[in-house]
Amino acid sequence: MPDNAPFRLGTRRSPLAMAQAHEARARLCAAHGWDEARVELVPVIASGDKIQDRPLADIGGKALWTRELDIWLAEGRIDAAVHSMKDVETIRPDAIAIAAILPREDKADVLLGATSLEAIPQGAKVGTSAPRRAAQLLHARPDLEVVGIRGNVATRMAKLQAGEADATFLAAAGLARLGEKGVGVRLDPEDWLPAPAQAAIGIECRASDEEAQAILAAIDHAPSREEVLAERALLEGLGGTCHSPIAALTRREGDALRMTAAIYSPDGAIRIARDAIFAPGDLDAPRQLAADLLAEAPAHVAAHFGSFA
Ligand SMILES: NCc1[nH]cc(CCC(=O)O)c1CC(=O)O
Repeated sequence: MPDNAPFRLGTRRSPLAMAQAHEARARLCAAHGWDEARVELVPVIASGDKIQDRPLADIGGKALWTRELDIWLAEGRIDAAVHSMKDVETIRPDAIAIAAILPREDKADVLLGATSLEAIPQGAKVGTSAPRRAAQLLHARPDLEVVGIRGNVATRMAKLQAGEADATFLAAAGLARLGEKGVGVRLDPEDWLPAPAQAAIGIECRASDEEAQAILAAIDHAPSREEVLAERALLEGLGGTCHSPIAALTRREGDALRMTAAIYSPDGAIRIARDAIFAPGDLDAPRQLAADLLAEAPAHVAAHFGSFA
C-alpha cells in the first residue's frame, strides 16, 4: 500500500453494518493519527441482504454474510472487512485472518412488544428466525408461537408495528450502535444467555497481508478478543452452525474467564447447560465444554449438532 493510498475497509450496506464500519474507521484514525480520508469505506452488497423472505438457516447460513467480502478481500479490492462476529462462520478460510476485535458492546438481547417474558400474553406470536432465541423462548414459554421474522432492525420494528408478531427480540448491541439505546426491555444475559460472539465487531484481512495486520492490531481489544475466540472454540467443538440452538456468556473473573454455555432441542423442551473456568487464550477448555454438553445431551438433541473434525 503506497503511503498516501487510503486503507479500504469493506462492509455490508445495512444501517447497522455501516454504523459498525464508521466505528472501525474512527478507531483506526484515532489509533494512527489519521484523518478520515485515510480510511475509505467500501459498501458491498451481501447475498444475505438480497434474500429477505426466508430464514438464514434455510438459504445457506452465515456464509451469505461473508461471501462477497471474502471475494473482494481475495481479489485485493479491499484491505479489510468489518463483520458482526456473531454472523461469521466458525471455520474461516486459511487465507483470511481475524486481525482485530473491537471493544465489545452490551451482550444482552432486548425484548420488544412486552415488558417481560412472563408478560407476553398466552399463545401470542413472537417473531424470531434465530434457532437460539426460538428454543430459549419455548423453553421458558412453551405456550407461545414462534413466527419467522427477518430484516434489519428498522424492518423488524416495522413488522412488529404492523402486527406480524406480538413481540420480538433484538441484540442490545445493534440498537446501541444505531443510537437506539433504551428501546425495549433488556433481558439480563445471566438469565437469557446471548449468542456466541454477540455484540463483537471483528475486522478481517488477508492472512498474507502483514501491513494490514499491523494496522489493525492497533485497534484490537485483547479482553474482547479472548472472549470471542473462546466462544468460537465452543462453536467449533459443538459443530455449531446457524441451525443450532447454542447460547453462551463469557465473563472475566479475576484473571480467568468463566463461560456458561447451553444447548437446546429446537422445540426448547430440552436445555443442557454447563460452566467452565479457564485461562484466557486456552481454547481447549471451551472445546471440552462443548464435548461435555454433547455427551450429556440425548441422542436426538446431539443429532442437531455437526462436527467440523
Ligand atoms: N443476526 C443478525 C445480527 N447480527 C448482529 C446483530 C446485532 C449486533 C451484534 O450482536 O453484534 C444482529 C441483529 C440482532 O441479532 O438483533
